[in-house]
Amino acid sequence: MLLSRAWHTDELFGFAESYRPSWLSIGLGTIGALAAAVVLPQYAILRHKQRPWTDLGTPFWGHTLTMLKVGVDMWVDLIISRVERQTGRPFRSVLRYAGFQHAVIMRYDVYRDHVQKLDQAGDLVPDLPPPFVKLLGKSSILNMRASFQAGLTPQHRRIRSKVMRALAPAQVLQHRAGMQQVSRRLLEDLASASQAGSAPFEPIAKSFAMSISARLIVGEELSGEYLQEMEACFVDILAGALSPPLDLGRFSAFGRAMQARRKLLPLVKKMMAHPAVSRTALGELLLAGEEGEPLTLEEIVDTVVTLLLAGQITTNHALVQLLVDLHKHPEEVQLIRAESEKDFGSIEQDSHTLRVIKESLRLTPPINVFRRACPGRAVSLGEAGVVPAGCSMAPLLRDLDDRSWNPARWAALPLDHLLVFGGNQPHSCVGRHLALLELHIFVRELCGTYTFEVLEAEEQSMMGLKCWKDGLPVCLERL
Ligand code: HEM
Repeated sequence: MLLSRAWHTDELFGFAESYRPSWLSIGLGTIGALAAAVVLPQYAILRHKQRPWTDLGTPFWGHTLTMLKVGVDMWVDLIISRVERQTGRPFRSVLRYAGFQHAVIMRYDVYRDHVQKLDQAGDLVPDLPPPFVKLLGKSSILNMRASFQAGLTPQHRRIRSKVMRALAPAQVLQHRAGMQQVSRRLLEDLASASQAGSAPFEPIAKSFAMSISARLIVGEELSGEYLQEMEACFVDILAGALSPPLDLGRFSAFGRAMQARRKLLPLVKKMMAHPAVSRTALGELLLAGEEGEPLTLEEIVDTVVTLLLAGQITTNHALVQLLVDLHKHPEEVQLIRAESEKDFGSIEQDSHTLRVIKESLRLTPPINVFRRACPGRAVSLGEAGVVPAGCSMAPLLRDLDDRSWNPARWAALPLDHLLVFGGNQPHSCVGRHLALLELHIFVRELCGTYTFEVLEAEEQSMMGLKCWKDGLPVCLERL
């Protein structure tokens, strides 16, 4: 027996010694091994028998290319109609592979009925795409585990309550006059640029969102001094957030974004040392209070980046969409114009303008989903299947049931009915009052002072993010 084994081993060694692989077979073997290492994890999820209805797409890419090509908004429409066609039932959830990650995309009511309690109890963790995680920083509240239970997630609670105080409705309303000034100036610029025939609206919306957030976070005085530098950093940070997380310094978009983020540190330090900081949101973060110690330098930088990024990505897209919706529904412009001189006491006070804003956000949220994972265990979605442990869950924030345009529905519905701010969960949006006020002031200023025309509204995709052909060309004329 031993002899025969020795003989076999010798034979094996002999074969190995005499075997001379060709370069072609080495190449093919390496490609095969790499392909298996990359593709197998994509399909390993199929071992979970009770997983939700699954569509993993093509090997390696999954649905990534379609998502990048048509943009996330249109991609979600395609997913829903495809799932409904293939299952013959109304859409509830689907397990997809895109952006080199698995995620269960689900209706908001599936999240509310089966997942929200776990989220509120702190059993889930945020699961943002890797470039965002790195750019926001580990002390960003968007990256932290959070819960409604006091004492369970103290760091999130401490930072969030300071940010909420800084962005409370009364604080935000104090910046109303400044917001009006910014919108007037930008609209005047747009009107004079469009005298040549048309001018793109997208850069105006970007500039508006950035300067309002910056004013609020670091104050008018400081934002005036540092706005250009902050804006320049943010162009790189935003580009990096949409790129593969490959840090090659200035040779990759993500590397440039990380460099820009590092540049913010001395900038924030300078602003913190300025006496004017005490009257700003940044000043609030530096205070000790009922919610505990002041924030550390790392927490402050991560919070400033989070506020700027969270406010910028969302509000500017919401503003552009609002303009497109007004273009589609010109009757609303008259109604907004009629109340543009009226005063309003609170951000949530009912008005036609606010109803139009809410309706636009309901139908087309600037972000489609938020993302969570439950690292410790699988999560049952009832009839919709079981999400494997650690797999990303992505509740859809748009209203899938009623796609008709009807701002009047908001006469009796509370703000909480608007899912776009994340609903009743521990990460729900702390900037919603600011966002609503920004949109309100801009749109009043626009409709109250100008007539406008959108020359072409064709949706496009830039790395999966929605944008508009030629930046959405518009023509503005003073009334
Ligand atoms: C129309 C505009 C906006 C929309 C649709 C929106 C939407 C959302 C959503 C859905 C979330 C939940 C994310 C999650 O659960 O992971 C969120 C969180 C957040 N938003 Fe907004 N947002 C808007 C504007 C803003 C603005 C203007 C700011 C700040 C200047 C802001 C700051 C934040 C922050 C800091 C969080 C994280 C809260 C936490 O983790 O506790 N948002 N937002």
